[in-house]
Amino acid sequence: MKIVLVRHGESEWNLANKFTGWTDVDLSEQGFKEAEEAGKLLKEEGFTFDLAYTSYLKRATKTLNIILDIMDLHWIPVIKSWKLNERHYGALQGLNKSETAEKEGAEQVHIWRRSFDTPPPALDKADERYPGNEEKYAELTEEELPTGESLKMTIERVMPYWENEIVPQMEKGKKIIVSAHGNSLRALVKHLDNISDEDISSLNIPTGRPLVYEFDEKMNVQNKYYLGDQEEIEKEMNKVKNQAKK
Ligand SMILES: O=C(O)[C@@H](CO)OP(=O)(O)O
Repeated sequence: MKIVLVRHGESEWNLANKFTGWTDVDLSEQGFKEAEEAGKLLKEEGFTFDLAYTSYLKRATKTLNIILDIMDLHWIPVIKSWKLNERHYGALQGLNKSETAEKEGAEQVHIWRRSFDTPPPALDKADERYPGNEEKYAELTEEELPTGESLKMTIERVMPYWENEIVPQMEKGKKIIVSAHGNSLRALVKHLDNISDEDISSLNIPTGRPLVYEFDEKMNVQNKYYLGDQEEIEKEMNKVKNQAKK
């Protein structure tokens, strides 16, 4: 069994270096290209899919659409869930990462970005950015509507979705691609690679790079690899890591 995970291509706010979370920003020009490259690479490497999952955020859905377009797989069912959304970045959403590090200190920003269980400063429910104001989250209960999530809180919504929705489809033999986000994928990778709460802080996922996991029939990971130029991928991971630096 195999699955392909992909973080969306570069977004306009990745480019502007802003905390994004549930803000529904588009792909940048570079992001559209990265999605195309991902599609071409998957096609060249002989991958095919019969089921896809993505979030409610257009940077992930568009990345998926571009990949499926290039692979001529428009026909496959695409299941969207808010549970695959990016981690909600609370009151940090919209702030520039390096400016915030100058103001609040690099250490504080590192804690907000990469600690396991420290949530960002919460968004006030009266704030216009509160997801309860958006039509697309009308189905969520007040308890489910986030005002700011730590990685731990993100794991608490991503992992049940993985276990109850995605794994049973893989076990039925479906060939699946998941197009999601830096931190919702970190939640998943933490589980798949059995990474400790401490070590997960140094894991960064590059944009638009297909990440393949192979499993045995008991869902134990047998193999894991990124498609593409490994040196470039390493550089891109470091770039994500250093986003809060000047
Ligand atoms: O801003 C965000 O939502 C995420 C992903 O782009 O950023 P970070 O890598 O800082 O967690």
